[in-house]
Amino acid sequence: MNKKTVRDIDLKGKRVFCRVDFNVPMKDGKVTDDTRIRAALPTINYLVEQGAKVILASHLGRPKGQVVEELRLNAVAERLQQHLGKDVAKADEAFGENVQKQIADMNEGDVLVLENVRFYPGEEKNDAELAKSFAELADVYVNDAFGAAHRAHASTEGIAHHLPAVAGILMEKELDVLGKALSNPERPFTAIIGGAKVKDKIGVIDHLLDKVDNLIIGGGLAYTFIKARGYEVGKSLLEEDKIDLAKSFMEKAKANNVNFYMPVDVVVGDDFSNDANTQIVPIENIPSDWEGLDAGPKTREIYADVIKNSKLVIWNGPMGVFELDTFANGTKAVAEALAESTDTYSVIGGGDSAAAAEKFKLADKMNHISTGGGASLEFMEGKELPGVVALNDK
Ligand SMILES: Nc1ncnc2c1ncn2[C@@H]1O[C@H](COP(=O)(O)OP(=O)(O)OP(=O)(O)O)[C@@H](O)[C@H]1O
Ligand SMILES: O=C(O)[C@H](O)COP(=O)(O)O
Repeated sequence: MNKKTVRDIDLKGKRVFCRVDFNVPMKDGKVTDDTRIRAALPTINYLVEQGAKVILASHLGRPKGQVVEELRLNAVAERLQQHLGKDVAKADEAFGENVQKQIADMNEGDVLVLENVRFYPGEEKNDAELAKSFAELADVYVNDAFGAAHRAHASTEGIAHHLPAVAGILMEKELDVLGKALSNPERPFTAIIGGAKVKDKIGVIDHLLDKVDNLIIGGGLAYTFIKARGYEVGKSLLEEDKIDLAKSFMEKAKANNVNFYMPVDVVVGDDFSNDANTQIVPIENIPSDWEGLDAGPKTREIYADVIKNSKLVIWNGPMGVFELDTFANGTKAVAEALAESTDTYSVIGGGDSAAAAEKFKLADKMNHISTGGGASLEFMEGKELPGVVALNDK
């Protein structure tokens, strides 16, 4: 990585504004998945060990520039305190006089969590005044929020122009793993792209077709490809306006010598529920009033084989409606093949695929699970992430 990191800068006694991505799932005021909090611990512990005064900033949810009580960061700060095993203070605002006072009282190694930065309308507008107000709290800026690095916001981008700005340890790791995969991959290199819609994956499919040896398509978006092959898809998800694009992707795969895999059979249901009646059908015979909701057994076998013969696999998006057990087998087969294949370096591109790996209790068998959903997708599209660009070069 060509950006400076926390290891390249003196932190002793410094006030460090550290942007983290604590945008975690919550229910009834409790954190239901603390993966992102745990992922930030190496940086936070490092800052503490170096004797910094650690000021943590994050967004939570999308409060749209207003105070939303349920989106305060108190529960997050409590969970962080449990993991750190030391006191974590919490501010009720994210800048200003009161916060300044709290920071003035901090000792080296103390940790303070600021309030949700998206309570202020200037955050998402990357307002220069707000960025300055954040910068006034600190001597150094650390960005460890890979998950929010695709956003050019005041706390992810604007602030970096006012302070020495370096990457955190999680940020560095994410960029190293994903960057190496795209620039210097071990081969055979396979991308598995699933999820709901072609529309969300156009950029990533297009970019990866220039990089990979194998492209596997699954999930809801596969039906637009099946239609593009000339088959009917019944009530399955279909994006009529993306059929030509799907055709062009298949042509690009051929032109680039990329082995292109799409389902050969699917599991169809008569209802979007666990109690649905199901049938396994070849893609040539999807019945008109049924909906394709998972990959079929032949498809699973083919996909597992490709995975096991790959040295590197990037996976983004489930192969079916994995939230419903009845339609989870395709996604499970992919996760299992990745887990079993110790010779394959597995990179999970965040979001639903990460949730699926957790659901099947295979997350610890994956080599790298990105903490970024949108951010990892944009990175894999070949886009520059504003939160990274703004950091100081080495
Ligand atoms: N055949 C299908 N029919 C309908 N929905 C499907 C099908 N296959 C997968 N899905 C749904 O697609 C959703 C995931 O799609 P999405 O595009 O959001 O994936 P993702 O890229 O992993 O998400 P994220 O944006 O969180 O990274 C899941 O909720 C899943 O149930
Ligand atoms: O959950 C995420 O992907 C990041 O925290 C970014 O959140 P956002 O999509 O609300 O900007």
